[in-house]
Amino acid sequence: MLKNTKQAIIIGGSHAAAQLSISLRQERWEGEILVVSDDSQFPYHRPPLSKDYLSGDTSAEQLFIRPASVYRDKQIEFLLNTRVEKIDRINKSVTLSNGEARQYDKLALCTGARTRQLAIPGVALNGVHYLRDLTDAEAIKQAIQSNGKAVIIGGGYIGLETAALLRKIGIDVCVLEAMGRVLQRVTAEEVSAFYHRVHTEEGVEIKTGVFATEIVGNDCVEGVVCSNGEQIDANLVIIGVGVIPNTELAEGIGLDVDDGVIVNEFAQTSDEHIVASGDCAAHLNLIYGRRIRLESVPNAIEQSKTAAASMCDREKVYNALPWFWSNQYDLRLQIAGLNQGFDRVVFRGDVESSRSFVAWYLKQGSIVAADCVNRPAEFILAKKLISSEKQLPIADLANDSIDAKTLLLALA
Ligand SMILES: NC(=O)c1ccc[n+]([C@@H]2O[C@H](COP(=O)([O-])OP(=O)(O)OC[C@H]3O[C@@H](n4cnc5c(N)ncnc54)[C@H](O)[C@@H]3O)[C@@H](O)[C@H]2O)c1
Repeated sequence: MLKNTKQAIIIGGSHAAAQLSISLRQERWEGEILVVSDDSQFPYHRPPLSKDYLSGDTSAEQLFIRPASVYRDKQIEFLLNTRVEKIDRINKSVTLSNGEARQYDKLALCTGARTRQLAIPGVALNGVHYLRDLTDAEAIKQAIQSNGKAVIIGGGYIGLETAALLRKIGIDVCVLEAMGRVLQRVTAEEVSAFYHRVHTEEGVEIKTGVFATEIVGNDCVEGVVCSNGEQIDANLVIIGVGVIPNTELAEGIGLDVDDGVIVNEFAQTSDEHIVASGDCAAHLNLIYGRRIRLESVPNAIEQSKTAAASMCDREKVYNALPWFWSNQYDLRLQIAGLNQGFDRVVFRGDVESSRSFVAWYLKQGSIVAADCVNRPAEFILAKKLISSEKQLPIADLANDSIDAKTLLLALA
């Protein structure tokens, strides 16, 4: 039996919503918890969708963040296949796509992000896919043919991870990246060149400074026409050109929105009864002293813990260091911090010919971020170094003959 009749409603059904619902119970929310999700499944891990799930190494059952029984045991109600159509801030209620209205005391927006759509002819042809959810990944899995030819539009994380996976199963792959280099949004030139080299060595063709102008075919895709006039044959096209935060519900009720629902360091929106967390939220980051919106699982988890505390009228400041990862071939890239505005990059290890190195990003002499490729010990060091605001000599960080453990000890 629940101890009170307070209602918490969480809108969304991915990492942020899953964590927030559990964290609410950990914060001793004693009323009802309702999660409204337009997905048909209980929350699942998305990162494997572009990796092990596509290759068949991970099954759909293994993707679930928690078994449904855990939510049931904690008296967390899920409404799947259901959208919140409208929020009424005055009456503190939401209207659902099934016509029902539900009252809330506290509301959480975990609405995430959706794929940016390409507005070119031919995107509706059979064989053209985006990759964001389990349904997309399942459709790609079904479409993968041996001896196939794939064109991937976008040389970001989704593009390169799927390129690596498709090569692994013997498919010809061509990546079209509109910018001058792959991963331009997130890495230094040398790191982009590294990924370009490795993918080329693995047999991927990469065309930079090129975008698709048309996808051609009758019923099924047959090729992609590029901005340089070239046409590339393909029976599979995967589009990974970024995401757009789902902020429409928040905008509709007049919350502050600017590339994300604006929240403070406590995940609170401009309405004291409404919090937001995950990909949809743009938060005040205390480490970097500016507002940022992060598209990552660690952010969804940590920010949702903060949001849950706020819903229970407790203050738990969100000040976790952002971090990300990407697996491609035998490369495990772990990124600590945000490199935006860096003015210098220093390398540890050989970025030009090896498959293991660290790129330290500096801003006005301080380390602000690090890309660690197959360097788990340095990743731990980087997280500690950036979070602590302590300094280590740059020459030592770059010196690969000084063990990472020695540097960790020096930091302690
Ligand atoms: N390992 C990870 O952290 C990981 C893995 C997969 C996905 N994700 C997340 O999933 C989301 C989507 O990933 P993504 O790869 O689509 O986004 P992204 O922003 O990482 O990359 C999109 C790429 O597409 C390029 N592009 C844009 N328009 C184009 C066009 N018309 N033609 C060709 N190229 C074009 C951009 O320059 C960019 O390099 C992001 O939030 C990403 O962070 C993260």
